[in-house]
Amino acid sequence: MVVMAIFFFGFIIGWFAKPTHSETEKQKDSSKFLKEFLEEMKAENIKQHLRKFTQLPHLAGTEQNLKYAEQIQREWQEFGLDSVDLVHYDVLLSYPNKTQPNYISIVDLLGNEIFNTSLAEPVPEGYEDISDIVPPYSAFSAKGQPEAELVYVNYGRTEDFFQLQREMGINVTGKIVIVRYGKIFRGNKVKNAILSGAKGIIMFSDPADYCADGVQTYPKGWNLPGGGAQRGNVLNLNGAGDPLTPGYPAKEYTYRSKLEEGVGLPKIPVHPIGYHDAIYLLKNMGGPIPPNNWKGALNVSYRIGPGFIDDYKNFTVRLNIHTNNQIARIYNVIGQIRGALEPDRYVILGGHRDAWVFGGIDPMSGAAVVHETVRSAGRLLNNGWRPKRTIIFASWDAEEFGLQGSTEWAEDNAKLLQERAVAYINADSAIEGMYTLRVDCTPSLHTLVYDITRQISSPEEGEENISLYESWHKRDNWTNNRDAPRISKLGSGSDFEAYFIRLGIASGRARYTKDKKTERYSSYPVYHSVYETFEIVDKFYDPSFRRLEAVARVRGGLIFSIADSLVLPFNVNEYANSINMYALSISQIGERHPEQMQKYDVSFNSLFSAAANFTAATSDFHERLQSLNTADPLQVRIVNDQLMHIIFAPSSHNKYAGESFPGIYDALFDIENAADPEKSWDEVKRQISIASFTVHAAAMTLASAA
Ligand SMILES: O=C(O)CC[C@H](NC(=O)C(O)(CC(=O)O)CC(=O)O)C(=O)O
Ligand SMILES: [Zn+2]
Ligand SMILES: [Zn+2]
Repeated sequence: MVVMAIFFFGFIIGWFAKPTHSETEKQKDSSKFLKEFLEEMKAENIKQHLRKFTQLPHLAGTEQNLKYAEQIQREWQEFGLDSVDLVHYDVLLSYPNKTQPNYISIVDLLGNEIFNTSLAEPVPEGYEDISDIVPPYSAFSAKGQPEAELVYVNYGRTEDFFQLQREMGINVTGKIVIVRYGKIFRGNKVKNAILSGAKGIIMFSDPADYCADGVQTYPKGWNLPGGGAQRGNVLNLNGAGDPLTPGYPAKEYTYRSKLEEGVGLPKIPVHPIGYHDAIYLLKNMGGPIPPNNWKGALNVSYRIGPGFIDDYKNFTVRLNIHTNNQIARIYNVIGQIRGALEPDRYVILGGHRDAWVFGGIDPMSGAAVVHETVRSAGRLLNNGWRPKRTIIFASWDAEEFGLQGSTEWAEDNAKLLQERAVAYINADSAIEGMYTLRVDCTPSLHTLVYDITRQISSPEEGEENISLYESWHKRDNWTNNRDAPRISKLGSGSDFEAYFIRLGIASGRARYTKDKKTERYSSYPVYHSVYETFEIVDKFYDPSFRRLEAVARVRGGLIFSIADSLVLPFNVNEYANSINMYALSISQIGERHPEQMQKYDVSFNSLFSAAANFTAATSDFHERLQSLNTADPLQVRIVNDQLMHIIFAPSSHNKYAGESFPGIYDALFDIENAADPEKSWDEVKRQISIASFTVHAAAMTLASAA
């Protein structure tokens, strides 16, 4: 026993007395390894990964998507990860009825079908013999065959319905509305239609939003062909994940509500069509001529209705929707590299695998980037590197059906993630345009994003000797805020939602994008259509695959830096700047109503003083950071734990957009038309106090621990 004890204590003393490899030495190693990590990622490999995983349709819940999950698991194991597991959940999905296809009809007085919309998109060349291409449909649409007159409501945004009802005096109760895709998440359009009393909604892709000027339609160019249509779910989940098990993981034993009581399911039938079909529905409509900004690029008058005119005046429109909601098994692939120093601190890189059809852009351009990142990390592990913190790689399932795989895993691991996850980087589509980089992230990551992009060379022709940072700065300068490349707020609409909004984990996303001067929420022309193929990336979006290589280096560089840094590379002063900016801008919305604020005694002072308190706390924290004894692991741990936690939410009018102080914003929204002004302004006061407390609480976490 004595020998053992001596040995044991000898070991312990030995361990602490061991000449600590000086911090600067370690730092040098880390940046050497970072360089190796980034350089190991190759455009040619990303091209091969993309080709490999986009040959077959792989919709969530299908056999092929499980096959790809197993293949990714095998290859990540071969790359050298410490562990790779398949984690399954049984969630509510939604598929068209194969024997009763969905379509829309123009019917005459006797119900005869005068015109029917198409049942499928023309298949792109080279894919003629592929079976099981799911036809365009709105996932989770209600079943039904409502028949009514059409009313056109532009993009179906809140402001469009306001304009229709308040300025044009048109009521859509009992009508079928037809809106164009674009600007906002389609689920919000459907919610607005339901709230306005419509009994069906049709969404179409207008060339004004889905065909860039001077570009040909696929396969000659990257524009959406007239027979193409945009698939997509039309849920309003508010973060619930699986509609039947909100807040809890959808395991075999989990209690499920009845199918029809699921969270966020639309109560009316919904269907998407392309512009070749839309012309037939729009060209015979009567009613007022719309304002100019409601007009798309089709050769029709975009009259608002209700109903048709001339020889069509006795005709109506009928939706024929037979889509079934059903429970199906989905599979996440979860890979890990165990941290050498703090294995209980997680950095997550997560992107989905499920696609509407081939997923050439969404999501496989992102999945191919993840694949190359894992391969490069595996190479480094082989060369003796190991990150200080644990890195988790996730291939999510059923993102297209409402962020289900990522949300269920977040619910399943909520306790662990709340305490251990330090950052989440999203890895959905890695490209949506050929212009420059797009980064949306929490303010504390701004500085790190700029540092990383300075170490990556620009992927653009003729820019070989300038950095991605400089190329990005030149093309998208954040003029009104600072002289640096623009970084936007995170919204939602992809798999970071549960991690950022529900668990409050510092999050970010990066991809190559189009020129910001154009609309940012109408995504890219062939989005969610069968034309999202390997070829559209190879021929048009990134022929050299250097853009995807650059995005891989941005996403990989963020993961590496956060996982391998001694002190977490988060800049809390950036956070303070943003909080002050957001407080000012939300107060300016309130100040538009000075007399009401006077009358109901509304003030933003508590929010401003909370923001000032937070600013003091962050600069004080930053001071202490400068004199931190980095050789003392406990001091480092205390500081890192303080850096881990933050506060945001998706806009209530557009899931894709991020809103700062959403509670106050929603309380102030349209307050000039409030039915009960006193009650509405009271809610504004309540929301201001909630926001003020939240900011004070954030300041307290940064106060010195002792
Ligand atoms: O259900 C949701 O919240 C969004 C699911 C699904 N999301 C997407 O298609 C996207 O994430 C939307 C987006 O974030 O741009 C595509 C992408 O990231 O490349 C959708 O919008 O239909
Ligand atoms: Zn996606
Ligand atoms: Zn998508």
